[in-house]
Amino acid sequence: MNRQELIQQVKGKKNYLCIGLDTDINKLPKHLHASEQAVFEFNKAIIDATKDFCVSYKINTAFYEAMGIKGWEALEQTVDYIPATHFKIADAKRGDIGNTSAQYAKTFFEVYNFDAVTVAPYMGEDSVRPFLEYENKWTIVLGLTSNKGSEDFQQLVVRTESEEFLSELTPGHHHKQQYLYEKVMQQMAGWGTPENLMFVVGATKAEQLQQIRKAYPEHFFLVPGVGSQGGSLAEVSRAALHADGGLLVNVSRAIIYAGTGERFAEDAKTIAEQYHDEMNSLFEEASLAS
Ligand SMILES: O=c1ccn([C@@H]2O[C@H](COP(=O)(O)O)[C@@H](O)[C@H]2O)c(=O)[nH]1
Repeated sequence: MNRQELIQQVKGKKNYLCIGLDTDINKLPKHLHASEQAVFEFNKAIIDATKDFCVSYKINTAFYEAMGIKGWEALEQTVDYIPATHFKIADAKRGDIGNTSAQYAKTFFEVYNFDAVTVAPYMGEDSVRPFLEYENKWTIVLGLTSNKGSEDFQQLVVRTESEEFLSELTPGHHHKQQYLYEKVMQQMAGWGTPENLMFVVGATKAEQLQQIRKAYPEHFFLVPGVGSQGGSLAEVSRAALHADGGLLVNVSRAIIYAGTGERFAEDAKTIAEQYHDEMNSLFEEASLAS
């Protein structure tokens, strides 16, 4: 899916919800336990119930890889089942030396038909390039993540310079320090474009998100951390939503595990619809403001 098609989906539905299929075999409702294809059946029911209330699904590969071959089968069945209208993200957080990254890119873009894959940029340019080479596919690079550990490396000060010098380097930044995540995003923005590159910015970092949006007005951001991690949809949206959307806000556990019984899919639908309604209002607000 290209940028224009993604924007059309978001604007058409006034919705930027990405539902995370972090499907844990140990958390499935009891009545599915006997099924050979329990994970796919769970995902299928969630997708059927929620597809009108979101524009994207994110499959976190960890939950599938942990099941071995059966997990990969469930992943393939799920990605094939997601409607073509929805943006499909493999949250795999890959990145390695060039020839290995090329195999990761082939896995998620050719073997499995994902639109996007998350990439950890720590190994630098040659580790990211193979993903960026695919037309109409997206590389979603970790920028400032939602977890506490983002303080360990991402928020280290890498440079202290004069205000003028830094605002030239990173337009929109007017503070004297540059953090590692800013440096990474600045460099990454030069390797890709808003047509093929997104950044992950955690919903728990709404304050920094405002600065990041100023620096990158065109890029889409994938924003996880609303729901179970306590991030606020309203704060995130007011910090970074614009008339073309520019955001995909991910919610995983708070939607897919909204219910635990036989009506789990209906319960998920209820919560997804609540996010959809809130996004509709926030979208109106952002459109009026721009
Ligand atoms: O900074 C990050 C990057 C990725 N994630 C992933 O997003 C979902 C969040 O799940 P919730 O259940 O909605 O908390 C999950 O797959 C994480 O691995 C993130 O949380 N933060």
